[in-house]
Amino acid sequence: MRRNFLELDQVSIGFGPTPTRVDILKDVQLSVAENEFVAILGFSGAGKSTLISLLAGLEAPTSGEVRMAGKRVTRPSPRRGVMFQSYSLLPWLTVFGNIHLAAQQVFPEKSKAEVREHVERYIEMVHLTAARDKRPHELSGGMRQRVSLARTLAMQPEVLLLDEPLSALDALTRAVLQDEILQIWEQEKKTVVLITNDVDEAILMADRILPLTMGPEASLGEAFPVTLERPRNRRTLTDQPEYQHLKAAITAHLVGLNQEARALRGGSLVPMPDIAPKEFHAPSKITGLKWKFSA
Ligand SMILES: Nc1ncnc2c1ncn2[C@@H]1O[C@H](COP(=O)(O)OP(=O)(O)OP(=O)(O)O)[C@@H](O)[C@H]1O
Repeated sequence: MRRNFLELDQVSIGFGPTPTRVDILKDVQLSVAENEFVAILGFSGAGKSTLISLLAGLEAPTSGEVRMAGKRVTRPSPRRGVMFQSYSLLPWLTVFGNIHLAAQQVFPEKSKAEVREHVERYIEMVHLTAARDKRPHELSGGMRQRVSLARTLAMQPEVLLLDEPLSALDALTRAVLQDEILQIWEQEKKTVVLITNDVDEAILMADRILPLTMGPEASLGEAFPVTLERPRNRRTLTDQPEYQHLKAAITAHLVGLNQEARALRGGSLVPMPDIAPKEFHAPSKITGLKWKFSA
């Protein structure tokens, strides 16, 4: 197991022209081990998707370096599979077609029969064999997300970057997909970075939880290791004292981050001048659809 498999080294990123640019992420330090499952928890707008885009090579840092297996990441690669909240499937292609298109591009050396077999294997893995020939509009949200997962997995990436892939799903479908992702992670031994805003999801799935501080200039805070035995049973997990302590500690930490950010914002508030509005004359008459004002 390589300890520094995926790394962010003093990474900052900001958008817009230099004079007005504000760093969304500042001096972010992250080191993910090979086969590790890391969850990043953060508030909306903190910069979670930006962080995933940096790891994927879709965005370049303003300063610092992104590395995978010691090599600088400068562009996207099929070695890092990304799955976003929106499934972005091609609507004119079937389940098979969507996954096939991705697999074909990554494995041009495979024969037609080999690619087909490869695609069928991933369709089966996400339990979509019965829906193989359906188009995205004929599928439920959970099924579409499964296609998206199968498409990402079919490219056989070493790293899975999951940007809140389950947050738009109902609780039941979400639970089923969480279990499927965990099963696949155990079977295929991938390195996973999961972005989530759900503390329970993070504890259920991750080896380590890293909260992202509130933006701008967000960075990764204190890590919370999750040593709960695997496979974790969602029904009995909440009864375990370790789960309860962890959840309380993470929640308190997040509340603290929120209060800190509010206090910082409060300090920079501009005092409003003490002025009263001018006397306002309400319209006296209405003619047709037009207001008629008295002089
Ligand atoms: N390409 C871009 N150009 C300008 N600003 C951007 C760009 N990408 C992100 N931002 C800004 O960076 C900040 C963080 O965005 P990001 O999407 O990473 O947050 P997030 O934590 O994923 O939010 P959410 O949970 O709501 O999806 C936001 O203020 C956003 O407007």
